[in-house]
Formats: sequence, structure tokens, C-alpha cells
Amino acid sequence: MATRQDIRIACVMVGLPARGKTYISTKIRRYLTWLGIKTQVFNVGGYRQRLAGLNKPHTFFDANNSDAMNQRKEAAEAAMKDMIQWFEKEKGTVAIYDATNGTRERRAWLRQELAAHDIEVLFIESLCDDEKVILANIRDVKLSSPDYEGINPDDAAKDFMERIEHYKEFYETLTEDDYTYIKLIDVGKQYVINKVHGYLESKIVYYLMNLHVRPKRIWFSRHGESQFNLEDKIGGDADLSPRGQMYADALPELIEKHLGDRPLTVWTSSMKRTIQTARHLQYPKKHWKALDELNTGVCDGMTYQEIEEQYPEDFARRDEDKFNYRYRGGESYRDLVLRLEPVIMELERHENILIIAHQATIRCMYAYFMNLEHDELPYARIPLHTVIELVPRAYGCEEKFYKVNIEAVDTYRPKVPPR
Ligand SMILES: O=c1[nH]cnc2c1c(-c1ccc(Br)cc1)cn2-c1ccccc1
Ligand SMILES: O=P(O)(O)OC[C@H]1O[C@](O)(CO)[C@@H](O)[C@@H]1O
Repeated sequence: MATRQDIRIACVMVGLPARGKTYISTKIRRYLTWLGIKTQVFNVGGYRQRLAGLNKPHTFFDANNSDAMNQRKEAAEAAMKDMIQWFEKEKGTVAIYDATNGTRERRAWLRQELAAHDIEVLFIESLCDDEKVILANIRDVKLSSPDYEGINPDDAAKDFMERIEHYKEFYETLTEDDYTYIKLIDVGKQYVINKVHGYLESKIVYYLMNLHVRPKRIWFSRHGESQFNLEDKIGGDADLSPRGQMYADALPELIEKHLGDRPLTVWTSSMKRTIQTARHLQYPKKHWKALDELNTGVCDGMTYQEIEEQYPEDFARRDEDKFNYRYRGGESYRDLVLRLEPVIMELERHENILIIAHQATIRCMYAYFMNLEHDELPYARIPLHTVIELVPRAYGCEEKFYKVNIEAVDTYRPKVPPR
């Protein structure tokens, strides 16, 4: 029985062009990587572009074009080879094979090759006939692809629609009921789940069932400056300082200015300083213990200077590997990521939302949306008296920082160079 660390899964995407396969691939990769699961996307389109060149007209995708078909098969084989090498050399856990994979023959070849290397296969098919979503996809991601550089957008969209027609001729939807698969129908209107088993496959399926593409904005703000911030003390459950209360007073106007009268949900931690910061906000509120600040164990209520004096070796070790360092009787940033996973899952389900939390907990959530590496996560700049706005775009997030003109201490500690 393979234990979890030996499990290797290939998520094989299935779907016509412009059905969000790369969107889904990049989201799964970002989510699993954030959780600490080694994940990589293998995009066959990219291999085709490197092998056969860019700006291919739709005739290149005509299945009767035997020369082009050979080049496309060559690209699929090269991507498969790299994927298997990655599992073996990089000790990967989840690979995502991002291509149309629209025929039974292609899927059988993939499944056979992967089974021969003891790699489980989860097919993920996206079925979507909603013209609006498809056109949004083409506009958002296709027209900016290297294939259409310098081409008039209307001609490009028309050419892409003809490319899709060529694929439709030979497309066979997933009906292999002995395969493990999930069908995503019309962006989450319906799911068909077949023979999904195991912890990791179920986690991936559950994540996909929480995604949507409705427009949304996510705001993050730390609590206003607290008494402990003024004394350079960490942890605790202190009240706001006078300047922190002024920030709480100013927050509603800033939010209304950017949100208008659209609905908003406000989440705070269970600590006084975030609840006090949200006091004047007239929106539904939810207090999450999971949003509470990093637990600093025996160092709670101490200043960094006192920690350096009392626990010099811990203090030095923390900066050597800040993501994995766990306070005595407390938490590490890695522990925080796992504690925050249910919050991230709920965030994916929501639309407009304001989260009032803490320096370390916001760093972890910000890193999920902005695809930060684990070693840069604990050094993300999340200043006091600043609202961070994230707008999810096709494959990433647009960010804006709104600084409120009320002074506050700077709690940022840069990485100390190793002595
Ligand atoms: O089903 C689609 N059809 C066309 N497009 C699509 C999708 C999805 C999608 C599909 C399933 C799930 Br669970 C979540 C999103 C995302 N997108 C997308 C739209 C715009 C830009 C980039 C990607
Ligand atoms: O990981 P860092 O940089 O010490 O930041 C986390 C610290 O930030 C604070 O929220 C404010 O200093 C502390 O309560 C917490 O321990």
C-alpha cells in the first residue's frame, strides 16, 4: 500500500479550447503548492509553440493536416516525457497535463503510459457551451497569447473560433467509466464525479467544486495600530492605540469609496484589535479563530529584543528558515498555512469580502493569491493602516494598496543576513 508521500497523481485536463483548462491547471497548482504539495503544470500548447512555431493559422489544427498532426503528437510526447522525468527527478507529487486530450485514443495512451510508471490519473474535463464565458475566455487569455501577437483582435477571435471547430470534429467527451474523472459542466453548474478515491484526489475535486468565475474583489487590512505595536511587543490581545482607533474611524469611508453600495462580507479574527477595527463597518461580520495571529508560544508578549536576549539561538534560527521555524509552544508559518486553508476555501466561494486580520495571517493569504514562494511569504510587506485590494484576473491577481493617512509604527523586520 503506497503511503501518502509515495502517491503520484497526474491531473489530465480534457476539453475543447477556451474551456478554462489552463485556468483550472494554474489554480490547482497554486493551491497545492501553497499547501506544500510539490505540483507542476505541463502545458502541451507551449511545447507545440516551441516545436512548430507561433502564429499558426486555424488550418494547422485541421486533423486532416497530417504534417501538423505529427508535430502536435510530438509535442504531446515531449510533454509526457518531461512530466514523467519530473516525477522521478524532482520527486513531484501532482503533475497537471494541460492539453485538449479530446479523443478516447489519446486518453488511453496517456493512462497506459502513466500507469506503467505507477502514476495515478485523475481526468478533469471542462464542458461549457455558454457562449458568454467562452468569448470572455478568448478575450481574456487567447488574444494576448503569443499565437496572436500583432493580429487584429476581431480576426484573431474569428480564427480562434474556427480552430475550435476543427477540434469539435474529433472531440469525444469522457465516457470511459472505468477511468477516474470529474466533469465540470458550465463552470460549476454541475459536476459528475467518477471513481474518485484517496485523500489527494478528493481534495482536488473538493477545491474545484468551490471555484467560480463571477467578478469579485478581496480586501485585506490589518487591525489598526495596537498598544502592543507601540511597545514593539508580539502576540497578546491588546486594544487599539488612539491612532489605531482613528484608523477604525476612517475605514468605512475608504471601503464605501471603492465598493459603492454593493454587498460586502467582513471577516475578523477573534482578537480584540481586529473586532475593534471593524466596529464602524455596517456589513455582516464573521469572527474566525482561524484568522488569529501567529501563536508565538513562550514569546507571547515579549519584544524581539527580549527574545534575542532570552532565546538567542531560537532568534537566530528563525531568520534562517522563517517559514518553517516554530515558536516554542507556538506555531510556524507552515502551521499557519494549514490553519488558514478552510478560510481560503471559503474565500474562493465568496464574492466581495473584507478581511481584517494580522501581519502573519494576511501574509499567508496574500501569498496564496499572489503565488509567493514559501521562503518569501514571511517577508511580504503588509503595513498597518493600509487596505490591500486584490482583483482575480485570468491567471493571476491585480493588487492595489490604499494607504490611510494616519501614522502608525512600522512592524516590518527585514531578513537578517546570516552572520
Ligand atoms: O468552463 C469554462 N469555460 C470557459 N472559460 C472558463 C471556464 C472556467 C472554469 C471552468 C470550471 C471551473 Br470549476 C472554474 C472555471 C474558467 N474559464 C475562464 C474564463 C476566462 C478566463 C480564463 C478562464
Ligand atoms: O513573522 P514576524 O515578522 O515576526 O511577524 C509576525 C508578528 O507580527 C505581529 O502581528 C505584530 O508585530 C506579531 O503579533 C506577530 O508575532
